[in-house]
Amino acid sequence: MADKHALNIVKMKKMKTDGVPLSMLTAYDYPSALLAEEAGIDLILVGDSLGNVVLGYDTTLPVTIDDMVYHTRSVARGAQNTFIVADMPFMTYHGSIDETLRGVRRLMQEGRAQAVKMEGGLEICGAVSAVVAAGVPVLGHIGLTPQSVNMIGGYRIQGKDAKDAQRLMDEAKGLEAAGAFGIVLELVTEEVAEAISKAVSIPTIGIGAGRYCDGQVLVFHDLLQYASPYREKRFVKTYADVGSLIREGIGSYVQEVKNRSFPAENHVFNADETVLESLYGAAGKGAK
Ligand SMILES: Nc1nc(=O)c2c([nH]1)NC[C@@H]1CN(c3ccc(C(=O)N[C@@H](CCC(=O)O)C(=O)O)cc3)CN21
Ligand SMILES: CC(C)C(=O)C(=O)O
Ligand SMILES: [Mg+2]
Repeated sequence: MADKHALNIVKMKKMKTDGVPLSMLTAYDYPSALLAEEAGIDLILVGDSLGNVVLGYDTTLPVTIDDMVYHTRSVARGAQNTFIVADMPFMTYHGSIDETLRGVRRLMQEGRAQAVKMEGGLEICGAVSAVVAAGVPVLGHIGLTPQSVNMIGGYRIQGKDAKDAQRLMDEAKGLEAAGAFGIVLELVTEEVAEAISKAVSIPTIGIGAGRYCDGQVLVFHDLLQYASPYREKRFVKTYADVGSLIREGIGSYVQEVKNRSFPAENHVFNADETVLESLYGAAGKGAK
């Protein structure tokens, strides 16, 4: 298949140079991946946000490497021609390099991802280098890093004061030096995200990070109003109201079952006369 994984990390860097934005969307299963690919998305992220939008947890912390492998594998079956990045989940890349590489191997080999994403700055640059050295592209992720919510003390905008902005800039440069192929900037002021995007040669992909990133990423359930807890947030734009469509569709089904208008004549399968005779006798159903 000549078209397989048409996008790669070399082309992504060229897209940045050429000023062509990268479109990224999360997906968690076969149908979401299939629809994202059919719609022409550049990259799919199997985000640990699946903890929030698919599994119903309050944070991304309970998501395990097994969860990520299972969902990444489903996504890979739905989007066979799209570049797939899988999130390394909470606490799977902070111990030994061996443990980190074991998780990465599972996401690549069992999950069939083409790259992994890791949250953090200078403290994870060693892990990033080791994964890159193993031949696996790494997407960095700085700014709001939801796996550290208990350290940050909430989901707040990052880079608001000069010191914090400089820290983000240093982290971005550190990740570039460690070999990351791109960096997600989450919930960062537009001005700081713009400065970082200009300062590094690898693409930045923003979520709530303004207009000047090299690409944008959003959560599937957020932009489609698909029962997402975050759909009303400032950084999200609603492109379709799938939740209402599903709710109304199911509501109509319930109603029609209750008032016996479903199934109708055109939905049923009928038996031959001989079957009726054997069930009810020669006189047929009427004689019952
Ligand atoms: N469905 C979903 N979408 C996401 O974007 C997402 C997840 N889940 N789970 C993991 C993280 C958590 N995220 C969040 C969660 C809350 C805010 C939030 O409340 N933001 C405030 C801004 C706060 C401030 O001004 O400092 C907002 O009103 O947008 C933002 C991002 C982003 N990620
Ligand atoms: C919000 C994006 C960047 C993410 O990490 C996720 O969906 O898990
Ligand atoms: Mg994530």
